[in-house]
Amino acid sequence: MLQRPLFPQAFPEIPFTRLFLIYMSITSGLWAVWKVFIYPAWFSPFRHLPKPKSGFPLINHGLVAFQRPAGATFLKFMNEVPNEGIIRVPSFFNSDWLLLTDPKALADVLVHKCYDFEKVAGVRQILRAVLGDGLVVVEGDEHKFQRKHVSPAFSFRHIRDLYPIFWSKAIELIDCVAAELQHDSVVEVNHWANKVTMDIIGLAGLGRNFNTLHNSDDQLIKTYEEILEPTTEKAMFFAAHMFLTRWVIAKLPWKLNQKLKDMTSALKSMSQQLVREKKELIKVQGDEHVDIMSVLIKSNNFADDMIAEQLLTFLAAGHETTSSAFTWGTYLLSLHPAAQSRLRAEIRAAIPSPSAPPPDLATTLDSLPYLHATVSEILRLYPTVPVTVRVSIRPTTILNTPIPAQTPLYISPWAINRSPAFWGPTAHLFLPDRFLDPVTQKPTSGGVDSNYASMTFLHGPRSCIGEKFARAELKCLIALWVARFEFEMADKSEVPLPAGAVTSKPGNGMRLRIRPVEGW
Ligand code: HEM
Repeated sequence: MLQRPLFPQAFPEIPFTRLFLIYMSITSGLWAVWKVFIYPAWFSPFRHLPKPKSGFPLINHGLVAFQRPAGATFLKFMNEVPNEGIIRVPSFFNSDWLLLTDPKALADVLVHKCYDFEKVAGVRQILRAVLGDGLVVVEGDEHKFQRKHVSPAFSFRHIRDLYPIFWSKAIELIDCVAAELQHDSVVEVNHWANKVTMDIIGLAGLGRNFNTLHNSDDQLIKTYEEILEPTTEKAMFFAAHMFLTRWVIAKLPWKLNQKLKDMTSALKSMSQQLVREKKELIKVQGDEHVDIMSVLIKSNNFADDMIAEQLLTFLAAGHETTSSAFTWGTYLLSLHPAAQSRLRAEIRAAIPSPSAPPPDLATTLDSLPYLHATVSEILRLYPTVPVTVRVSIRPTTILNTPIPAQTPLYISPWAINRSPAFWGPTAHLFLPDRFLDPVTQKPTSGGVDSNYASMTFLHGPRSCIGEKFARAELKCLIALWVARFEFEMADKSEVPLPAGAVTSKPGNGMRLRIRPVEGW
């Protein structure tokens, strides 16, 4: 019936279906011409902003976020495109993305108007499917509530109590590596870094010794690792969340749907069990538990389910980030033997025996200027989250530029941390001394004019809540590693390349030739 001509006089030969298709093709064609050519050139509110030279036609700079090292192209744009805080980065089909380059622009997005921007919905969907509604995932008022009540557990008052845990796990690490050195002087460090940071987040975050350094058979860790184990199918599954809603994906006949559902619900019930057990222990043994979970339980601000979701969040956010930072730290120090020797001397002088650290370990380690400077310089040069993305959720402004809703933005800690505009001509060099006052040798924030020149942990209400935890953990790991070992790259011609989907880790691991230094 539909094949009958609709307007026999006007279009005697054209049936309705064809007419409809012609109409759809013309309107979508016109819409595409408007969207891809006319709007960006003559109507976009960003048309006056500076932009890099055009990329490939239609693709433009759309692939920039997938290039490795992530953030390197943004640094190139910052260096080459004169700008006043915002660079327009045309993406697929000439859609507008913005790159923030200036402290005031960053402050607008991260601090003053933080809740006008959110993480990309697709990324949140993936994270929610695995971690639940923890701090990394939630937005708006729910985020304000969680952040307010989780923050006290990460205050320095509590982190101080965790130093002995970090220290004891770092000792276990060097003992394990020393045992491996009996057979081979070359060690792949990232493998060990993953294990020790997993053990640390287990003990200091969740109050549970996963014992991964000694080949754990902890079911929670096994399930967690199984979910995150990279396979092509999983990469496709997670990528699908960028284009389709979770609801649609859940309806697809994809076996991984059920498998992941089983694994994530097993993970959740294990962490709920962990919370129940911990609650019982606190009842029986009293108040001396110092791990983050115990502090959250004792605060009485969260239901058990919510604490369980935060635990998975801490596990995901606090494990690979610190592991990669430590691995890059060993790389930078392997290229700078003089820095190793200076650090070793500082640590050995302050802590004569690793197995008998001073009672106030936090104060001792935090008073070591060169350790502070080295850790800060490692975190500056290798921010383990090199790029992050935000989307405006309502019309707003950045540096008085009107920003319509749904405008995507790049924030690149890698580019900002290495920008000569902030750090001068030595921005790309490993120079811990930049974090020390040249006269007093007291720790500084790097001799830069703005806090926003260091973006490793971002700033504002959505900054890394675990920054103090991570810095303290790194201090313990770096201190023990350097004081105990002398090391260099196993293959001196190798330049390890940052890889990884969200965090930046060495793509082929980090093989170091290591020699124990006696007398400590
Ligand atoms: C060197 C180590 C670390 C680095 C470089 C790092 C970096 C970051 C960055 C850049 C963000 C913001 C991501 C975004 O919004 O796009 C973030 C958020 C977060 N980090 Fe870290 N992180 C580290 C270690 C840790 C640790 C050890 C923990 C917990 C024990 C942790 C817990 C979190 C949480 C819960 C958030 C979400 C905060 C919120 O949205 O309110 N991180 N981290």
